[in-house]
Amino acid sequence: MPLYTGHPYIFEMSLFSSEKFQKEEHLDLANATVHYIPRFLTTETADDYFYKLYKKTKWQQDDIKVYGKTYKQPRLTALYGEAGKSYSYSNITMHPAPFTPTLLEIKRKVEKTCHANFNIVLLNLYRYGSDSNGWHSDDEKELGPNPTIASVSLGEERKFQLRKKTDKKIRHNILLSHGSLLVMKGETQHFWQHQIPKTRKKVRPRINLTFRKII
Ligand SMILES: O=C(O)CCC(=O)C(=O)O
Ligand SMILES: [Fe+2]
Repeated sequence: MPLYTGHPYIFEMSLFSSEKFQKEEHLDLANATVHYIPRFLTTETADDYFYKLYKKTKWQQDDIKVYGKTYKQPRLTALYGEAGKSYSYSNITMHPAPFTPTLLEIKRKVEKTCHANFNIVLLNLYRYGSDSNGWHSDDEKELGPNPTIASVSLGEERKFQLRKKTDKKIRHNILLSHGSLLVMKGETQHFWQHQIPKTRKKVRPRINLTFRKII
């Protein structure tokens, strides 16, 4: 990964700052509780976390099995958290590395805002537009029946889509901006799926952190 290893402060500006104004919103969706906070982190703090996590994270690319066929996952991932909390999805079982000081700092900020506690964080690195995360719900048994999932976005803005399981035409899109926080809770995972679609646009990398609690 030769690009993005330097810090942008030599230009005294962020590579990822957005021109668009987004407001904090509580999405009005049936059977879902979703809240979006666009400027959860300042641009400077988000830049700093992006560069630290991009360089220091133990990124891995797993194989996933879909209908019996094996594919490379179209993004890199990493799991950090409390010892003994393993996490399984799409036939992958991940064992967490211990939280780093940077991840603990972000976790504390997220917990304060969400009034919830988390014991693992799954990181995703979308290296380019063809990296993606297909339709799914975060409904693994170990998260309990109504999990709170807190998702921090750093780097390139990517489209996050929600669709209703019973009527897949009912959809909602949000652009997840640099330094934003999206919180899904209550019965959201029972009734809705979400994804990060591929894009043909030439985009820079995006890091996503989803804080979860393994019960
Ligand atoms: O990258 C994102 O914003 C979503 C990640 C996600 O849905 C997941 O890891 O379960
Ligand atoms: Fe998810």
